[in-house]
Amino acid sequence: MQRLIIKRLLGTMTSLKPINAAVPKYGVGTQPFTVLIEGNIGSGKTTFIKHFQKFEDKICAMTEPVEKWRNFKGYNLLELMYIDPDRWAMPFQSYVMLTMLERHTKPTDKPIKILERSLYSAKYCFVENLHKGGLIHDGMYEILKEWYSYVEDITHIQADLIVYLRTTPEVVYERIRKRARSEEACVPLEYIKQLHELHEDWLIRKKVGCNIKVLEIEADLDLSEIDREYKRSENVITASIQQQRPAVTASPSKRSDFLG
Ligand SMILES: Nc1ncnc2c1ncn2[C@@H]1O[C@H](COP(=O)(O)OP(=O)(O)OP(=O)(O)O)[C@@H](O)[C@H]1O
Ligand SMILES: Nc1nc(=O)c2ncn([C@H]3C[C@H](O)[C@@H](CO)O3)c2[nH]1
Repeated sequence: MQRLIIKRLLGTMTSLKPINAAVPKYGVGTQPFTVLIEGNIGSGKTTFIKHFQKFEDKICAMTEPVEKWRNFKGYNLLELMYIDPDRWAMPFQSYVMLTMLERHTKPTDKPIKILERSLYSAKYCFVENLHKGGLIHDGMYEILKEWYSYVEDITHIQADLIVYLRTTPEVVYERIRKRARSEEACVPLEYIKQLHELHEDWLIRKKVGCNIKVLEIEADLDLSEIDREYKRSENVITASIQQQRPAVTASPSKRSDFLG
């Protein structure tokens, strides 16, 4: 009897996968060419994405889930984060992570997905800024970082191009004030400047983050003049799909290899 039990045990052990067998990440193969629209608060991301709604047959465009953050089971987490960050910044960031992950992994049958912001901007810009400002305790920061690395280990995050709506803090600060979103009434210019530098570290100076192609859009341009920048990004996005060639990501005035 004992021999039989040992034999069965050995049998099961040989059928176990070796521990380090590469386990496929959740969501691999389910996502199309994905564009992340990034930029400071008020840089015009939502406005930019609305411009692509005319391609809704080909593009699955998802704006930021701000309304989910403003009403989570009756709690305005966005407002709580701004008025009492010591207590609410960490839970707010964990809910942002959940809502962003939902968007990153949402299936679509369309060949292009456009997301407003991402897990990356939450991680490299907002969480960093709150921690630097002492509004997220070191212990909370370490927990969030642990979550980010685990989520990235087990989940496939498709990101083929980042469109960076590059602005200057003073310009977006005026737009925020004019838009007058109640939760942002207390946001100082200094906070916008800090977020700007963190976006620049990530997307321009490449000090942190993943090597995703970045298309820089001159987003200080007013609505009356920005159409040419929207058109250029449209061409880059569709070209990247059709020819699978690397996106040409600098505006003509800034390209060293400008072909004329
Ligand atoms: N190019 C532009 N010139 C002037 N105003 C703009 C421009 N783009 C957007 N706006 C205005 O600025 C405000 C912010 O725009 P929008 O909501 O698109 O920014 P956002 O980046 O999505 O902001 P958030 O980060 O808060 O989601 C809105 O009132 C919008 O009408
Ligand atoms: N703290 C914090 N963490 C995030 O990950 C994050 N993502 C967006 N936001 C804020 C910016 C605008 O007020 C509003 C809409 O973008 O939400 C965030 N705030």
